[in-house]
Amino acid sequence: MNQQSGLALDGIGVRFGGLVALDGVTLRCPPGRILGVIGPNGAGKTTLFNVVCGFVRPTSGTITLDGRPLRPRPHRLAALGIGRTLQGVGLFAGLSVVENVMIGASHTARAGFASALLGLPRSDRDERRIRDAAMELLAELGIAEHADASPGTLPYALRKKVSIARALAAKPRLLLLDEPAGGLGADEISELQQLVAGLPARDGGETSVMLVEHHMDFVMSLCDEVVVLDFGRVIATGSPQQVRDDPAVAEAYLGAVVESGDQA
Ligand SMILES: Nc1ncnc2c1ncn2[C@@H]1O[C@H](COP(=O)(O)OP(=O)(O)OP(=O)(O)O)[C@@H](O)[C@H]1O
Repeated sequence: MNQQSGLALDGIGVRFGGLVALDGVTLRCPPGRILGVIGPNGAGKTTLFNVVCGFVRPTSGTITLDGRPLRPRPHRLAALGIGRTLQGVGLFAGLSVVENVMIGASHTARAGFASALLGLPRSDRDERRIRDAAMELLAELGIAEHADASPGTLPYALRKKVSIARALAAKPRLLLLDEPAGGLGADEISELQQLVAGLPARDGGETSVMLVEHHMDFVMSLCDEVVVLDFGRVIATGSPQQVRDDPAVAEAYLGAVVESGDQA
């Protein structure tokens, strides 16, 4: 594996007015690996996710993907090789499940494909190719039987799978998952665990996965490496076991518990 492969953040800083949300964050997310980003409330996890998605422009630092400078823009992520799922699911209510997944691959079609999906004249060949690929993904995730359903009629856990299928439809080099386990029950989480564990092996084992997640067991069982943020800084990086044993991490979380206890 090339030293520069995958996602690299170097010295990323983000300020919101006088508030330093991220301060010199450096991390690596190599191909074929799952990187977890954890930290107490307000640590900067969502801000970091938003930086990589292009929703937030860093005030300092650099981002590279496979050694090339990355200037993420939310509407160009798929073309840049980045797939993402958001907190919640964010599916289009007016489209069927399979159409939602097809939207994920629309950058590979001729211009205007997305609007074609919405009822305008379209390229039949493009649509067939993208629909077949979307159906394959739905089958792989075990939800093909829901292809024609409206997302709103499906249970939350299934909608989460649809949003992952949509992110995968772009065949991303880098997959960003924002709190995928949020709102799921124990059985659903263990099913999702199996699904996410298989993601880095996709497309020849070249997919990098970055996971921002509150659910500690989910992170610890899945991730090859974990980065811990606290007050916008990286306070620990290492294997799940190393991070679990790090006194600075325990202190950050304990402080957070005491603080929230004080507020209650
Ligand atoms: N758009 C914004 N404007 C001003 N401050 C912001 C903005 N977004 C985040 N912040 C602040 O930046 C800090 C980091 O917030 P962020 O949401 O990234 O943390 P987090 O680790 O994702 O927290 P949580 O676990 O509660 O979701 C917090 O102090 C937050 O209040």
